[in-house]
Amino acid sequence: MKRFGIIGFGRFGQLAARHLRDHFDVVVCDAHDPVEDAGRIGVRTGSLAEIAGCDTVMLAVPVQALEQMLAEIAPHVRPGALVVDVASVKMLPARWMAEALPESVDIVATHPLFGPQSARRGLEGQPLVICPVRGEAHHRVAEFGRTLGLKVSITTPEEHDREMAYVQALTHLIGRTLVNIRIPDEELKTDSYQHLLELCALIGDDSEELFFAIQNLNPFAQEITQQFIGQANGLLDRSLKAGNRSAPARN
Ligand SMILES: O=C(O)C(=O)C[C@]1(C(=O)O)C=C[C@@H](O)C=C1
Repeated sequence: MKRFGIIGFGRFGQLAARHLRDHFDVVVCDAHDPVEDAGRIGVRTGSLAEIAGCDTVMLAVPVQALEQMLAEIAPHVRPGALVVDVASVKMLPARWMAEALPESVDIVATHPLFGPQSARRGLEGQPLVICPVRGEAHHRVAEFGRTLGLKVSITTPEEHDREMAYVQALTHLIGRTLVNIRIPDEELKTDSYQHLLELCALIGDDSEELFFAIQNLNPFAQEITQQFIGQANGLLDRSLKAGNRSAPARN
């Protein structure tokens, strides 16, 4: 069985291990001792050097830690190995991997557009974005993704980040704001309010670190989120003015 190393055993690393353990000999490591979680999921733990030497290496650390992690594993990655990342932004990780890893290593940047919440009932139909970076292994990754039931799309890191500025930066800004306000589940509610509650449930457990990565490390995010805030303020201003105009005359 081929060895599949997962570096970073947080929310996504654990989800990936659950779905990969039947297909590979999965070995994991994390900055926090992963022994208990690994035992529960049924995979082995190993040293960073051992995992970096696997046939396939998945980088599932926070994006903010990725560049440093690549510097640490680069000397241990074997020629012919495949390295994939699963970060929520793609331009920076694709560049960092191409710069840090030896030419003999295949590189595929991926973004599974799901997490433990959205995939709680399984992987069937969940979207997987694949950005080929070096070598031909992306064909293999796409094929394997399809066998897991994933809906695979192949694109460039730049196109991915452009689309994710709306799909994630905007969505997580709205969702996290609502989570922080703690909007209540009311007895009387509309379908649209129910959608907002579902958004809170979907992203409520995501870390602030993920939020910062989605906002700050996607070069297209700021323009879209500023546009949203500008529109929201503009709408409120106009509504206040319109409200004053239509108020009944005093006498
Ligand atoms: O399902 C979840 O737990 C998620 O939060 C998944 C989610 C998202 O919905 O934006 C979060 C981060 C990943 O980049 C992709 C998907």
